[in-house]
Amino acid sequence: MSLSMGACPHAWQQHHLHHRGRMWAASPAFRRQLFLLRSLAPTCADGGRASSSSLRPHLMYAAAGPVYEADAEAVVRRITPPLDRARHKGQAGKIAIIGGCREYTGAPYFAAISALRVGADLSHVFCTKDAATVIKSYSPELIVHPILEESYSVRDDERESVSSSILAEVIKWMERFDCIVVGPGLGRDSFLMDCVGNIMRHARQANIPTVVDGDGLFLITNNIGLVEDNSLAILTPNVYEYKRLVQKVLNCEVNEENASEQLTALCQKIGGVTIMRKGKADLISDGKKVTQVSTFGSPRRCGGQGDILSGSVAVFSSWARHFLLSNEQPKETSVNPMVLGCIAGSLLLRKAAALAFEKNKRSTVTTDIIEFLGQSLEDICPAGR
Ligand SMILES: NC(=O)C1=CN([C@@H]2O[C@H](COP(=O)(O)OP(=O)(O)OC[C@H]3O[C@@H](n4cnc5c(N)ncnc54)[C@H](O)[C@@H]3O)[C@@H](O)[C@H]2O)[C@@H](O)CC1
Ligand SMILES: Nc1ncnc2c1ncn2[C@@H]1O[C@H](COP(=O)(O)OP(=O)(O)OP(=O)(O)O)[C@@H](O)[C@H]1O
Ligand SMILES: [Mg+2]
Repeated sequence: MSLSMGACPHAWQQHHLHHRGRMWAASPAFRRQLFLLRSLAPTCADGGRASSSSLRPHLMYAAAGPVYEADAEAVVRRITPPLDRARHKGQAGKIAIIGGCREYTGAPYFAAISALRVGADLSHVFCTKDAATVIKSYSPELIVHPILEESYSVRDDERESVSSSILAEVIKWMERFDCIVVGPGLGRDSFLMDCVGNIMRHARQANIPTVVDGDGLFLITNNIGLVEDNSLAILTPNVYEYKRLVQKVLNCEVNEENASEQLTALCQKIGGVTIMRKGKADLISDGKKVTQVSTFGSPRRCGGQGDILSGSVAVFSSWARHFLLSNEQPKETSVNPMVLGCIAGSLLLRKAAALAFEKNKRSTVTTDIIEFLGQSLEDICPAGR
């Protein structure tokens, strides 16, 4: 795919985009996209309340490429499992966060508790020993494993054995998880990074979907092989994390004028991964198409909202995977559950942030937003349906 970033004169660019837009609208890929979004329209799940016009994809030519505004509410309704009395603990999702160190205890907590508040049954945190007691004291709901170590607590001659025992401890649990989130509050200690790299390799071998956020993105930006060609990996970079990824992988600067093309190119260059570029609108791509969620959330940019998002995306992508496995889709639609998970997580966070801001205005903090995750989901997808 050509990157052609900023190289073309303005008039040519306009013509080129218009022409390419028409070609795209007439293409089989576009028709597949329409079919896909229609096939995701709610049926019995919402009692048919959503109007058919609200389910039409809105094709836009923003950022020099076709970007679809996702019908995120329809996606949430479709993939959220009903609260079935026959289900047992664990069936609505088991999530693990790999993160939490001396400096950061909030981030892994926000991600883990958000996973529970969205509807997962069990939420684990694998963190350093220093962080564990603190995280446990925030909430008895979380299962906290104090197993990670930073360089300062490991002698050079112990490194290999400590690293193996950390991996062995995580492996005991790994197969149980529907998704892991690597990075919230992980820190950037070199020994810790090596151990977490091993955990990611194991998760990949075991086919466990992996959301990579925060310091996990720092790790993979310097070791892109950890996610290369992994279709079960979701990267959720913020503005700085995205900049570092683009510089490292595409060897150029972020170009807002070609945002969707650049995002597509980044996905393709890494191969197979889904990327959600966070910002005013969240841009989501798996290298095939670019979808956005731009529902207004809140003007408050307090730290921790990305952590809520990573925990929520972990749950929704697990639900989407399950939904697609149990409802066979026509082959041509090839819906990517990782993309659906990003769309749903983005919408839910934004709705919860809007409600929290309405109540708390300038004093809105991350815990206020977490309080509204339940209501936001309930507004879209009532528990009693
Ligand atoms: N309460 C907590 O424990 C929280 C911990 N967090 C964790 O904190 C760690 C670091 O995440 P950050 O998002 O802060 O990551 P960074 O360390 O990349 O960024 C820190 C801050 O530095 C500034 N910055 C970074 N690069 C810049 C650039 N090129 N130009 C201008 N300013 C720049 C930005 O204000 C940015 O928010 C992660 O592990 C993350 O999960 C955050 O999730 C926030 C909440
Ligand atoms: N300018 C903006 N306007 C509206 N929403 C935004 C804006 N910037 C970010 N968001 C939303 O806030 C959420 C978190 O994104 P953000 O960029 O704050 O992540 P982050 O820096 O990783 O957060 P954290 O502090 O948890 O690490 C995303 O859903 C994103 O869409
Ligand atoms: Mg972050």
